[in-house]
Amino acid sequence: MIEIVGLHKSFGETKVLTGINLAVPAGSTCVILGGSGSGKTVLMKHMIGLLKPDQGQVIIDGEDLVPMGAEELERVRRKFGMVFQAAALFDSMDVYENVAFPLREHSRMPEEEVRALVRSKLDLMGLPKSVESKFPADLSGGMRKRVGLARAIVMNPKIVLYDEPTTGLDPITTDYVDEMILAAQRELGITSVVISHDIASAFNIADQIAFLSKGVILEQGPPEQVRASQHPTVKIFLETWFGK
Ligand SMILES: Nc1ncnc2c1ncn2[C@@H]1O[C@H](COP(=O)(O)OP(=O)(O)OP(=O)(O)O)[C@@H](O)[C@H]1O
Repeated sequence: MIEIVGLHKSFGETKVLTGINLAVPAGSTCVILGGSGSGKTVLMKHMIGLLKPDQGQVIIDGEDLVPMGAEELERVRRKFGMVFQAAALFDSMDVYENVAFPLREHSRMPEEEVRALVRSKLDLMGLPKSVESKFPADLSGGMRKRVGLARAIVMNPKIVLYDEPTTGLDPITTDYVDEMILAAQRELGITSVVISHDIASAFNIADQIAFLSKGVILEQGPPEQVRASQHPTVKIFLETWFGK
């Protein structure tokens, strides 16, 4: 579903990505794990065509985004749902309107259909009907994330990009959000890319982990392979969670 080939990106003199190769099969979850400033966000921005590389290809569902103009990119971006670090809900809209928002933006759907879709996605996220009329300010951090996730999947996207979905959550709530990410993958066949520095969460949800450091993928594969990495930088990073 996603294939990144020989990707290079610099800003001025600063080389941020140097030769990234990554393939994410349809229906799988890939976690891009790495420390602050390693280039995770820059890599993710290339996946939706917000940044153009200096060199390399970004193939989404069979199409290279790199040569595309604005209109074509817009068409490809409809395949994506996004979940941001801060849930990025609209504070002035209740939960129902927040989740319905992409449907209203992109289609003139009868209200009964909007209602059915909103409810089915909130159901999938384990959010009861009573939540629909609440405003973001009245929800816990974990609930806001789940509403953000319901909104990201309401258009039935093929791919969801998660930008640090569990940052700032306690371990129990993190587990719950992880479960929701897996539920979206399982029930809707979504391909997920998660950028994270949360090691526990990465090992919970990933089919594949790509460990990024200073713009290079140092280790890439199933969690058990990354766990067994002998690369010193990967080992030090993982020891912060698994212990020495
Ligand atoms: N538009 C830009 N112009 C110049 N430099 C940039 C730009 N965007 C990112 N960078 C630089 O690229 C490097 C990687 O940034 P990036 O945001 O991808 O890191 P990250 O791995 O997502 O970090 P974090 O976990 O802290 O969010 C940083 O040194 C950053 O300053």
